[in-house]
Order: sequence, then C-alpha cells, then structure tokens
Amino acid sequence: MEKVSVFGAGSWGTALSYVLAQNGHDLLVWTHRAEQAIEINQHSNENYLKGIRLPDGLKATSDLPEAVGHARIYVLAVPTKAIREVCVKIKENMVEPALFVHVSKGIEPDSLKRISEMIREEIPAQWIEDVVVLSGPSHAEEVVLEHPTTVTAACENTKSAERVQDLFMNHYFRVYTNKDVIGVEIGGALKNIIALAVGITDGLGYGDNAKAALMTRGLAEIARLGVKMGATPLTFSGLTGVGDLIVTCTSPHSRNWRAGNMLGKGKSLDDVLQEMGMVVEGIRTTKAAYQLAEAYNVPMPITATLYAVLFEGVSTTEAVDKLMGRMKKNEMEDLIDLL
Ligand SMILES: NC(=O)C1=CN([C@@H]2O[C@H](COP(=O)(O)OP(=O)(O)OC[C@H]3O[C@@H](n4cnc5c(N)ncnc54)[C@H](OP(=O)(O)O)[C@@H]3O)[C@@H](O)[C@H]2O)C=CC1
Ligand SMILES: O=C(CO)COP(=O)(O)O
Repeated sequence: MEKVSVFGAGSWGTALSYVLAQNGHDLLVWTHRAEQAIEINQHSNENYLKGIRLPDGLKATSDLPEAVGHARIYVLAVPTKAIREVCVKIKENMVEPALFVHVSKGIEPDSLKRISEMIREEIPAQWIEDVVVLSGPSHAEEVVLEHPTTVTAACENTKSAERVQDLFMNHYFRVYTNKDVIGVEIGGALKNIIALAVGITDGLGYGDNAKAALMTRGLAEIARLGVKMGATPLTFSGLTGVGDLIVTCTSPHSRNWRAGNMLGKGKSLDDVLQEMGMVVEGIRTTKAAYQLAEAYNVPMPITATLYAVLFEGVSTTEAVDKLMGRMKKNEMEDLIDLL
C-alpha cells in the first residue's frame, strides 16, 4: 500500500482515484473547490461522473498543503493549461522529493512544451524523484464501471514506470510500460485533434469512410511529427497511439469528438465550449501542433485545416473540400521517415 495524492478532481482525476482507492492505497484527492471536496467525501462527483458511488477509501480535500504533505507520489490530473499553476502551488509546499505521475493530454501553445517538460521546468530537479506519464485509451466513464481498460506508464527509467504500473494495475485496469516518453505524450495529445475532426465529419453527416480516412491519415501525420521530435515509430502503433486514436474518435464519451460533432452541426466554437463544461484539450493542442508542424517542417494537413476552422473562420464544409482537393500523392511518400 502506498500513500498517493491526486491533484484535480474532474472526470479523470476522480476515475483514477477510484482505481487507486480500490487498490487499497492511502489516497487523497485535491480539488480547488471546497464544495466539491465535501461532495466527494459523501461518495459522489455528479458533475463529472454521474450516478457513480465513489469508494469509501476515496477521500478529498481542498487544502493543497494537506494534499502535498499526504504523500510522496503525486498524480497530476488537471487540464494542460492548469499544469504550471498547480506545479507552482505544489512546489511551494514540498519538503521532500516526490514521484510525479501526469495523466494530461496536451501540448502548450507557443512554448511547444510537453507536460513532462512543463513539470520539470516548474519543479526544481531536487524535488523530482522522476516523472512518469500514464496514458492510453481510457474513458473515465468506463473505468468507473470497471470495464476492461489498458494504458501505458512511460518513463525513461523503467523502474519508475514499473512503480506506477504496480500502483494502478488491477483486474479491470491493465498497465503496460514503455520507455518512449515523447511518443506517448505526442500520441496522447495529438489524437484529440483528429477526434475533433472526426466529430466534425460525423456532425456534417458523413460516415465511416470519412472517419477511417481521418484516423488513418491523422495517425500518419502524428507519427511523422512525433518521429521528427525523437519518438520511437512503433509507439504510434501501440495503446497511446492508434489505441487512443480509436477510443477518442469513435466514442460519444469523448469531449473532443462531442465538441467536433457540435461544430459540424453548425454551432460556434464559443457556444460549444460553453455547453461542454469540461476540458476540450484538442482546441489548444491544435494551435500547438500547428506551430510544431512549422517548427519541425512537417506536413500536417489535417491539423492545419482544423486550425483554419477553429481560428481563421474557415467553414467546416470548406475544410472538407480543402482536404479532399489537395495535390495528388503517393500514400507512403511522407511515411518513409518512419522506417
Ligand atoms: N476524462 C477522461 O476520460 C480522460 C482525460 N484525460 C486527460 O486528463 C486531463 C484532465 O481531464 P479531465 O479530468 O477529463 O477534465 P475535466 O474537465 O473533467 O476536469 C478538470 C478538473 O481540473 C480542475 N481544474 C481546472 N483548472 C484548474 C486549476 N487551475 N487549478 C486546479 N484545478 C483545476 C477542474 O476544476 P473545475 O471543476 O473547477 O472546473 C476539474 O476538476 C486532460 O488533459 C485530459 O485530456 C486522460 C485520459 C482520460
Ligand atoms: O483521452 C481520452 C480517452 O483516452 C478522453 O478523451 P476526451 O478528452 O476527448 O474525452
């Protein structure tokens, strides 16, 4: 049994806390809202996981120093845009080094940093035992129903990855390890862009052909960028690559797919975000990936087209025409780098 603190009590922070509490760990989840801590201590988190009774061992606090002092394993489960702010608060209260596990799927626009890089920028090296990323095809809504789920714990140091594997693994939550942190973080973040695009074509009334096209060519452009950034090509055929792409592009649980679907049906981005009430990571990550594609000189036509829809006022139907009317090419020509 380990002592663990989870920071962030949205859908994913709560679902992972559910797993950790069921695994018998001494678990404390921190939320920045006092009323939500009270609700969780009464075994529910209705806004995020409707109708689910949380286990008795799942305790919450809104007192950040208490959560920092509780454990030396910290699971960061806030949206990408809150990572730096939460790290700063944690750092101010740390008195000994800790293992950081992050579960967020995004890239920071402008700095173009991955989450593990942001954590290492905000927390002094002497306070970091290691940083492990936990990622893969895993809707919170299904995890708390104890449906079979597989994810990957990634860290260059295999011992740290195995520690996280042991922490989370149980009969419905199976954890693999991988050393390729870049590939795992890029796959997890960029699949959200493709899920938004698939949501749009579904919203426009197109079918499985369009979905398969976006998923296949989407994976090609994600892998192309990832490999240029130093990822291992094979990671993109694993759980955090094609696995997470499948789960996010084909499920109404996905906030990214749902947001895209509403855009495809004609809603404005502002209205969509208002209606969601939960994080849609793919929006900011589209901006970051668009900038990364330029920085690494990698063609990413789906990302560029979605960028034009989200930030330059191009209509969803124009976007489809734009993608379908691209210059003819050989399917494999940009994939040669992956070999
Ligand atoms: N949901 C899922 O199935 C999965 C999600 N993920 C990833 O996990 C990350 C978190 O997602 P998820 O839990 O779903 O998101 P949600 O939108 O469900 O919840 C986000 C939580 O973070 C809190 N939060 C937001 N900003 C801050 C801040 N500045 N300080 C403290 N807390 C803050 C929110 O508080 P408030 O309630 O006040 O808004 C909320 O509790 C994302 O990167 C997502 O991609 C990964 C795998 C699966
Ligand atoms: O990452 C996820 C599943 O693996 C959840 O995706 P959404 O953020 O689109 O809901």
